[in-house]
Amino acid sequence: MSETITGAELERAGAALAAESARFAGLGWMRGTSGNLSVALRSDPLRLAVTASGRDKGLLRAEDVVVVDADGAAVPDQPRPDQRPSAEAGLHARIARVAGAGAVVHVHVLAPVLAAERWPGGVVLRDLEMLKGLGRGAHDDVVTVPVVANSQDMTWLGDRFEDGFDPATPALIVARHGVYVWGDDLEQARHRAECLEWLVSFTLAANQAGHI
Ligand SMILES: CSCCC(=O)C(=O)COP(=O)(O)O
Ligand SMILES: [Zn+2]
Repeated sequence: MSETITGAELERAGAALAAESARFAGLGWMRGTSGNLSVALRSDPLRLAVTASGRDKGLLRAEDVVVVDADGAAVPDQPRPDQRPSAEAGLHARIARVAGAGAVVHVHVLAPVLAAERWPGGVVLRDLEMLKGLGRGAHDDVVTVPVVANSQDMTWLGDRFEDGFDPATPALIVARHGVYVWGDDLEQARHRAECLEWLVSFTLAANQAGHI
């Protein structure tokens, strides 16, 4: 595939990011201007299409997208040079690089952030059918979703992500902030995010009720 990213290709990626963002916003997982999404356009050198910073993610248009490099920095000659990439593009790029993800979604959904308060060393999920939605066994796997402290420094956050990275667990909770979930493409990343939210909500509620 050519190294050059065409305008049409970027518009397609932007339209897909806008559609997914609207869907997450409809779930209440991108309140205010929170959350950001990315999709890989090239692997070598890495290029991601990432949502523009500071926008209402429920109202994105196909052009509200920025191409970033392996460090999450905007590459030259953007169609919309007035737009900044997501402030968290650096972590998207690190996840894409380390996990080989084709798409990364970051949402400010409550349950994982609450769970990180309860279990700051990692949120353990076990014996639940929905684990299959993360590509894991329903009964045989004990899945620990890593928790890292929040930071505005994406390099530091990326280092903490790499420290706890398990290729079999496609999610990372950032305490007092939100969750990152990834997959081969946007649809898989969304399915995983939805399953993770269910799993964590169940685990928190069951723990509060004294069942686990
Ligand atoms: C009120 S949201 C604060 C920033 C944030 O955490 C986020 O997810 C959105 O940042 P972006 O730069 O992608 O708009
Ligand atoms: Zn965020």
